[in-house]
Amino acid sequence: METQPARPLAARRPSTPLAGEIAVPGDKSISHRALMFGALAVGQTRITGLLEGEDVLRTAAAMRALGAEITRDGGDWLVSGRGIGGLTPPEDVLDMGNSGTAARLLAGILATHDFSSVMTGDASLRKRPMGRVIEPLKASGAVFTAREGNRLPLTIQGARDALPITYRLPVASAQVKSAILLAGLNARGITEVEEPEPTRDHSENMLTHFGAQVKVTQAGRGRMIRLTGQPELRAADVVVPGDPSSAAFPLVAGLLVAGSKLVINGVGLNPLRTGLFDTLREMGAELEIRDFRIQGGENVGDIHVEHTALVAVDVPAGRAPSMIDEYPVLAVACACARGVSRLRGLSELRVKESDRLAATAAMLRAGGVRVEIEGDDLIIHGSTQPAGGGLVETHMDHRLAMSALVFGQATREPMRIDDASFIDTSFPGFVALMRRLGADISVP
Ligand SMILES: O=C(O)C1=C[C@@H](OP(=O)(O)O)[C@@H](O)[C@H](O)C1
Ligand SMILES: C=C(OP(=O)(O)O)C(=O)O
Repeated sequence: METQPARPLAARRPSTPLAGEIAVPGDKSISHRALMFGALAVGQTRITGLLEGEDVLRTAAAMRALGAEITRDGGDWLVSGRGIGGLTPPEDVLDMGNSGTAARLLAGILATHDFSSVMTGDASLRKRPMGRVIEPLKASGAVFTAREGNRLPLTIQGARDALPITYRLPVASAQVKSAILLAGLNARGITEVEEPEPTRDHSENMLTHFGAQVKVTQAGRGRMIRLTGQPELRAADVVVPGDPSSAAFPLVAGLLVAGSKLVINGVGLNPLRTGLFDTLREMGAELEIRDFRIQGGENVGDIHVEHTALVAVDVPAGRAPSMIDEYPVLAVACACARGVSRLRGLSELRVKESDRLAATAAMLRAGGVRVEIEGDDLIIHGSTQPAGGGLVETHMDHRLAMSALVFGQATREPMRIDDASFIDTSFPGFVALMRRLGADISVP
């Protein structure tokens, strides 16, 4: 992807309100996991609603390279698994593209497969820290050789008789938790992960769905997860809900453009993913969830949203794990809200596809908004209509690109972005879908 030419875009305030009823693509976290667990199960897993974004396609390619059979069947995906410990050595380097989730979860799987493999990624992923998974995974007996600073490329020699890991996460990270659980699948005995704050529990839910024994108990503010190793994972069909992290973009656009009224159908509402919706409600957002239902083991609902004059908010640090990927677009909402907002405890944003704390501040400043970073907090001085008129550097980061295009729907002057190509990592069809709602996005 990084060799392709950049795709600049411009976004400007539309002359009419946004309106319509849409669905967003499948959940990225659940899609990665469905492919990985399917590849480790015995039998054929059918996945309905898989996100066909670049990140997930990287996971599909990697699991294929490791011996799973993965095909597309109409709109569904079929995965014929190899059973736990049954993956086979890849013939080439595994390239995880732009995806932290794919790289870190796969490191867990490879740690307890007795062969050697090499993993790399694009220029963004090669900057991201892998020590957070390497350190705990070493305890399984796997040997890792990383580039300086624990960065990709990474060579992994998987353990022969892997040991179960016991680990307390130093940072709230569902990727690290999941990597350890995935390693634990092929280790004899009980793998234990303690998380100081609850993070998205799609791995725990899906492991149970595939027949593994997972026990989750409360541990202070967080959770203790215990997995019994070497179960037989049985193929199980997965229905992927719409991604709440993707729904966030049309949702915020609908709140910001005067007179707008939107419905986003079939959005996943796992309680560990809904921090943004709570926060927007605190800002006064007209946001309603209708037809709440359980679908494929996950909470799902239809989000109805109407334009609202938003007010500033103070978001506690403890809420960050439940909305970690939504901060750039929340920052856009805060820039267009009356008053000064404070978003607390955002250190993890520094190690995403870009340094999202710095890049989000720069995006808002490019639109004439006063912003400060104090420690790990982002302070945004909002106004009902920021000036706009700037160029946003997106740093190979899909969420910055989409956030800036949403921002441009509300600013006085258009906002431009340097490159829209990374949007396809998580939200293929984003620009077309936003235009269908009435958003003004064009090639400058
Ligand atoms: O487990 C997952 O699927 C994810 C966990 C989060 O990362 P961290 O675990 O690094 O917080 C999130 O930012 C990412 O988009 C997806
Ligand atoms: C942080 C993200 O993804 P990943 O870590 O999988 O690259 C994201 O999608 O915002």
